Amino acid sequence: MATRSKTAGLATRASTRTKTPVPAPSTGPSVVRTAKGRTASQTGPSKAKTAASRKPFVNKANAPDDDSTAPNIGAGGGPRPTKATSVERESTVAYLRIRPHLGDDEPMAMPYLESLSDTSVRMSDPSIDRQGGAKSGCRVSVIAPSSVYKFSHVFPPSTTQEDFFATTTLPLVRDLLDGQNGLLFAYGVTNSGKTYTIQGGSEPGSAGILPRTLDVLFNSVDGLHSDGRYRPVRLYGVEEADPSEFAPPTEFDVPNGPALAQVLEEHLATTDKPTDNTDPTVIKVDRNYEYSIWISYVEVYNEKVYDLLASVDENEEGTGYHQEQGVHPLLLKRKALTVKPSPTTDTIDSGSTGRYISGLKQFRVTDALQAKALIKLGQLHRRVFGTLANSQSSRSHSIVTIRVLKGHRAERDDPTSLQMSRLSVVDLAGSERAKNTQTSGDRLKEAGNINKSLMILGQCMEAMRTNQKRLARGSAIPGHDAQEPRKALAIVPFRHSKLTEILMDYFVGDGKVVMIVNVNPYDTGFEEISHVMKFSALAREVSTVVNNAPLPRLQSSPNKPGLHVGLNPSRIPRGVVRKVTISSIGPGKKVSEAQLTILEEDEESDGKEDESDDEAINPLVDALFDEIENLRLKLYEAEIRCAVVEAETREEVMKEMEERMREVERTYAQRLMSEVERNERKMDAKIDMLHQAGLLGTAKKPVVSESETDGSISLDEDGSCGVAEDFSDPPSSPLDGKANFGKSIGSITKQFTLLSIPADERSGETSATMEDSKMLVGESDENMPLTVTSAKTVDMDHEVDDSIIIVPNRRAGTDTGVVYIPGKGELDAVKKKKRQLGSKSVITQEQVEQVVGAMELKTDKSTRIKRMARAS
Ligand SMILES: Nc1ncnc2c1ncn2[C@@H]1O[C@H](COP(=O)(O)OP(=O)(O)OP(=O)(O)O)[C@@H](O)[C@H]1O
Repeated sequence: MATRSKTAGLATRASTRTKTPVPAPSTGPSVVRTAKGRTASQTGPSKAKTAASRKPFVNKANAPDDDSTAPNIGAGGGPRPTKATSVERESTVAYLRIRPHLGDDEPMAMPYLESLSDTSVRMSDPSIDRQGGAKSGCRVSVIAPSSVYKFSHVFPPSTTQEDFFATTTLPLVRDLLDGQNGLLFAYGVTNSGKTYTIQGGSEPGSAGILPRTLDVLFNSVDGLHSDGRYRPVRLYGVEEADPSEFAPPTEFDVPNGPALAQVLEEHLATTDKPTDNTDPTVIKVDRNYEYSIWISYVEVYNEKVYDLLASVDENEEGTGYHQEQGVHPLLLKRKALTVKPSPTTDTIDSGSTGRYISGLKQFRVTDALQAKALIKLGQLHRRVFGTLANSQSSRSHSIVTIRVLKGHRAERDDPTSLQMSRLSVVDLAGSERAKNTQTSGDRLKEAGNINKSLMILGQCMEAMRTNQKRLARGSAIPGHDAQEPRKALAIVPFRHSKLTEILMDYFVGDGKVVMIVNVNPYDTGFEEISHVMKFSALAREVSTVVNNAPLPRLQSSPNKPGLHVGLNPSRIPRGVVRKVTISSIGPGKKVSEAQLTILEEDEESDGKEDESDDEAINPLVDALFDEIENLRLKLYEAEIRCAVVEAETREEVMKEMEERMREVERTYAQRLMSEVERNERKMDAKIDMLHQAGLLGTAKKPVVSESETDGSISLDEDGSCGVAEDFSDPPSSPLDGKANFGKSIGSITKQFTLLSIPADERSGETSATMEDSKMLVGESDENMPLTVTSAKTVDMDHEVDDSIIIVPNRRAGTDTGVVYIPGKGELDAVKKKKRQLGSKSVITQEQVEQVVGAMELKTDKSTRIKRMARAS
């Protein structure tokens, strides 16, 4: 283990209600502890003298360091059991495991998790399309539309249980045998594969990390078992054991009620295939040491801690809870255990602030089969008691703790030389939020409590990360008072949930923390997984102190009250009564059922404190803590209520917005349609007009007659005029004519005959119109470009006007709103003829092309708009 500067140790204020008068490191100077008492020779007149007199064995891993006076503070929430050994800080390791698709029974959506590398994944909101817009009918996540998350390693769906164990857990097992604490927890939403990862499946080779851990442990210490004279107690304590008292129960000792026992036995018989699923890995250990391995198994359910290995107290009669329709279900009782502060007298380094479960049973196991049977028993209890009413999903957090007591062979009689380390494997309940579980009543309360503990776990991580950053910033400034940042440390709310209280020591004391994030990318909500990912990102930023576990101190009194689980039958039971039915399909498809009445009693509140809590309690401080706790709870409830109201309001607003958007869309579509129709009408009118003007349609030989009085040229009856040349194949419709217009444009120009304008009107504001075509032709000379405009407005997009004015260019510059069309030097024959006539103007070919081109453009545009409008 690499040695680092002691000043690297970071502190975090824990909200632990310490009953010691010693101020927490956050509020006072850092606690400097040395490993006094480790050896008799080094021991001075200190509190540790008593321990020193027992002359603890000093092994290499725990040997004191000369430079042991430097501050050394726990990572998460307060002073940790300081040792003078090397200190190493390690960030929480987070592994991502992606669950495979399970086949036809499961919906197959596009997975929104994409592996980028061995250590990173991208999550993309499935409601967003490739262009970044929201898919129709989908609501874009407000959390994180697309994010990249980094992990220590990403395990794809094809990862085998063996490989997964070797990477994630084997190092922790090695550390455990080496005297280091470790915590491994699986986090994820329901159905993401947490239980599969921890426990495993029933197929060969599918054993999870817990049975494999047991296999490897027992493979490694084979032949090195101690005689079990000492047993671990509380968090760090060691006591002399009475082997008869703590003999592990067998599978079939458990509830002896006729129906239940049968069901449980059948269940065990169907699922027990240990030989198919063993891990052969062996870790090399120092064979000078002897080991004893102890197992405990608890469940945190509805914010209460239950021992899953405690013998179940059952009663068939006289309770009054279960007389129903002639059925006599068993009454099973279990009692919640209390979580208490670890006494400072338990360790030689008396700095512990962790908490232990008072009354928890721990069993010594000597081989893997026995250990697995114990775990199985615990799982059955868990099913029967905690989660049977909702057997589809784990609604409780389960914690298996493996403790290893390690002592040198040469020091068998010296319990103070024993080194204790532990590894906790936690299968957390599904992390989905109460809103999504669509539950009510008890289920809602369950969901609320699950969320509460997970939320508080997240809050603890957040606070630890903030504190660590603050301290790191403070210590990075040269000449800065090292204590200064400690005053601003946030309280880490470990005590706000049972789960965090129990796990607290891994964060504030010594421990390596490994987090496994399980995801099922197929059918779980994107936002839920986003939360899980964010949690893991947060966890990765929290570092813990990795060190050898503290040396335990032998307790003089071996059997302490509170260590025995015993229900007092005379007590009037308090707590929850639930009715559950357990059924199991045994071999030969036989269905067995047992009806049970579950009585869950509250933890003991008899006012008696654990003996080890020998510090005086200040009632005012206690009351204040309770008040804070209450207020926090209320705040939490209010926050939850707010979150729910906010979510509902958001949803309503979203719906309203969507409705409005649809309304606006409808209005625009209508407008678009009417615009298109209007344009069509306009086009038609223009085409008609051109048609009538003779630019399109049937050509007719013009009759041009020169007026005797003013020299003007008159039109035919039908309004067509000009020098018409024969069109061999005249278009049959205006549009046809339009289509052919390009081809016959030369002829059209000729066909366009001129209207003479009286001399008096020519120079002024010409307003003469043709009766039919309303075409007015102004005067122009050969080189003078003409301007074509509508009589009312120049813009073709606007109001349709029936008249077109063609004026000489010289007016174009002065008349506002007149479109200038450059003329061409050439005049066609008609134009020349007009000039010969002296009072005629012509429209050049280009001008006609301009007009027609603009009209075609317009038609195209309106067709496109029309199409778009129809599509929308
Ligand atoms: N890696 C995997 N390979 C094959 N099957 C898997 C894998 N992970 C999970 N499964 C299967 O997916 C299903 C759900 O897994 P599991 O029960 O472990 O989910 P969970 O997260 O523990 O759910 P809950 O929180 O409700 O207990 C199970 O049928 C399990 O066998």
